[in-house]
Amino acid sequence: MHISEAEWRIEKEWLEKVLKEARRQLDENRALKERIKQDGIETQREMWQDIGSVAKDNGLDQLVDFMQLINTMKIQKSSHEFTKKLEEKYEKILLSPYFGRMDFVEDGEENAEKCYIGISNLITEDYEFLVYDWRAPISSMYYEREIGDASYECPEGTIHGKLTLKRHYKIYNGKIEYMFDSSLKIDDEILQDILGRSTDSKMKTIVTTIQREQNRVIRNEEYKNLIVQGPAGSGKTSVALHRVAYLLYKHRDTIKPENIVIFSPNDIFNDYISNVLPELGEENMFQTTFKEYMHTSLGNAVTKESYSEMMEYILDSKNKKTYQRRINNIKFKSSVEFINILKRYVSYLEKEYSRFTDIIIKDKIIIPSKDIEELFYKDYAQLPLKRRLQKIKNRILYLIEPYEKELVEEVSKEMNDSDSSMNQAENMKHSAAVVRNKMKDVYDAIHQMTEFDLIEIYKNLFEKLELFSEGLINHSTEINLEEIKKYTLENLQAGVLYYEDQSPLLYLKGVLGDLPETSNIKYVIIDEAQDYTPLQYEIFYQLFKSANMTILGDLNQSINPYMNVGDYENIAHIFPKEDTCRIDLTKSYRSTMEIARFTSRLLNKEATHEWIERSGDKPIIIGYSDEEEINKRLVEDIEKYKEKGYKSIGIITRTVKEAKEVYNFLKDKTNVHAILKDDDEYISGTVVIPSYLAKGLEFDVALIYNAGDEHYNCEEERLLLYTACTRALHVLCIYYSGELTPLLREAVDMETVFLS
Ligand SMILES: Nc1ncnc2c1ncn2[C@@H]1O[C@H](COP(=O)(O)OP(=O)(O)OP(=O)(O)O)[C@@H](O)[C@H]1O
Repeated sequence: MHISEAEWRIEKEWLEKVLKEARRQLDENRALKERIKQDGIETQREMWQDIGSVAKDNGLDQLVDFMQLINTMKIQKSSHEFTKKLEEKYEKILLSPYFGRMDFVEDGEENAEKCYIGISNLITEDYEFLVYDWRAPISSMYYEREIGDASYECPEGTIHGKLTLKRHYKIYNGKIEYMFDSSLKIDDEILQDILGRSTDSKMKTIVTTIQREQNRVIRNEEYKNLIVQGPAGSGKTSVALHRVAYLLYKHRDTIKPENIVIFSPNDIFNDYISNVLPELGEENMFQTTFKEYMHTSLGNAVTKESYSEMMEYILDSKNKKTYQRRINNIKFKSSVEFINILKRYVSYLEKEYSRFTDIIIKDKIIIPSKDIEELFYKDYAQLPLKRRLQKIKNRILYLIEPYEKELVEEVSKEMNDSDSSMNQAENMKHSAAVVRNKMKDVYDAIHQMTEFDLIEIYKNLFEKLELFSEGLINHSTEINLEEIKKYTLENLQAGVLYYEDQSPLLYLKGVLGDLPETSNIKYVIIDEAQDYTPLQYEIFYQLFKSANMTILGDLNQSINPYMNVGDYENIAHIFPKEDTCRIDLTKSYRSTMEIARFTSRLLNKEATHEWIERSGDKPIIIGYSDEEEINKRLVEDIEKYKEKGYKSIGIITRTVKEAKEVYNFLKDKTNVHAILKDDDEYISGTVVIPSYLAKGLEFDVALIYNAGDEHYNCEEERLLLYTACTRALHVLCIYYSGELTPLLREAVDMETVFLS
């Protein structure tokens, strides 16, 4: 809708007013910051003076003065931090104070209130809201409502009224670049503008163009758990991070960044998303990966296979003799049946734990085994195994203490009688050592009874696997229990801990009560949720029972064919219906229409989602006789796309091995980096990266390296290829040698440029 000159003038005047107020507050804040700094220097000076006069005789008084000074310094430090943060906020406001406006006439009022919406609130001393934070209750209408009747929820209840105007702005460096009105949703024009740009940086905020369905996820607090399913590029990660910002704003008195944890697929991704919250004026929540948590919790006693090592094995060892054995093992350990086996085993351990022996000192039974059993099965029965054993140990130590003391006295007396040259202290020390030695068998017995070795416990499960799997495994399936048992025991014996064995171990550690408390965590965000197994969800639940969970994933992007959630139904028992809301995002924003249509055909099933109407080049598929030809073409294409102005180019290979080869070829010919490990940092520009590490990331140009039938040669890898192709924003180019993988045949049509 056209905006008149008069209206432009009014808008410019308003912007001036807002900027003037922001400048005033910034100056005021700077002055305050300076004052706090000076006060801090003064406190430090006072402290040094006092230290100069430290004297023994001043006693407690001087200590009290010191403590007071230290407290004052602490307060000054945090006030200084606070003013620094405010300064950053005002500086941001001065560049772009708001991006939207809506005029709202509340029922019963005559005039509309002009509500300007920006990254943060700007409120005058007279309590006039010049700008509303995008997370304020009233701002929800900006994302949710159209012109006409509208309402929003706030602590006082539901406020009804009418929206009479919705306006969008682009303000850059304190100047309005453009503005326009739209009566409906946030206009596709702005989205087109934002999405059409080239990107060379980490993930950005989407606050100016959050869509209605996304807003519903961001602000949803009705349910304890949210499961969000959305296609590639539908904004799941963006939504997750904006939700964190929303929660930090809404519950700022009770929720701090350290009360929220996000589980990301790897450290590259963690790095990639790390700018979003700071751009929104918030500190980052605790970012981790399941692998990191698992590896820290399991300790360093055994060598653990990493996730990438397992992926490389799955993708690159098909010709090995042991391949099928290993795959069966992975499948079995990721199955729902195996969870039930583990559960049976845990209840067996709790009921049948029979290691208790009498505690005997000097041929006398001090604590009979039946008393210890009673502690275990009755007194401490409600506690998890590890805690029970710890309590029993403490109890035994307490009960044997008098006997030990008596023994020490006896020995001490004997020594006194035989050697009078020793002084009392030496005598006691020596006697204690003698008794400790005499009691070695007792301590060994206590240790035997009360310590458990997790690996031994896990081995024990496989030694008696038939016992716990009875009736749970459908024997007509391909699972050969005897084979699994043999394979697992062989590997554990050899000190090999495969990735698929680590989650079961962690699960056992957790249920047996040997994991630290995480009760300070109030919200858990699980991104790329499709790639966790049902057992890993059991572990999440164990760890964060009382926390609110937001689980975001895309079942079509399960990069590991054997280790994934399968279906959200598989975790329905963990997240019961009454506590859980499932939301489906239906629109994809990342790729051009041509790429989105191509990738949805690659899925080989009817597309259930839409994509943004943004047009670009057709996807290109180019065939060569061998990889050397592909490499040469890659060099040319990288230069070509760089010249066209694309800033991020991802050369996506199937495996790390392939990525290394391609990188070695390219590195002397063009400016290129490689991301090869899951704990690498995110690098922008031109990068070579294996498919499974590229998940979650995006590139202006995605160049898929060798989709020949010898590479992507089985149906199980369809979703991996899909995930790789969906990384493209503007250009998708697929190279292959020999024959094209059959997985792509359905995807090729008139809209694809096919060169062979
Ligand atoms: N409302 C929006 N406005 C502007 N850009 C958006 C919006 N929603 C998503 N995007 C953009 O779409 C791209 C994909 O977003 P994001 O990575 O969050 O999606 P995703 O669903 O997590 O993707 P994937 O599952 O493929 O990893 C990003 O560039 C993001 O900025």
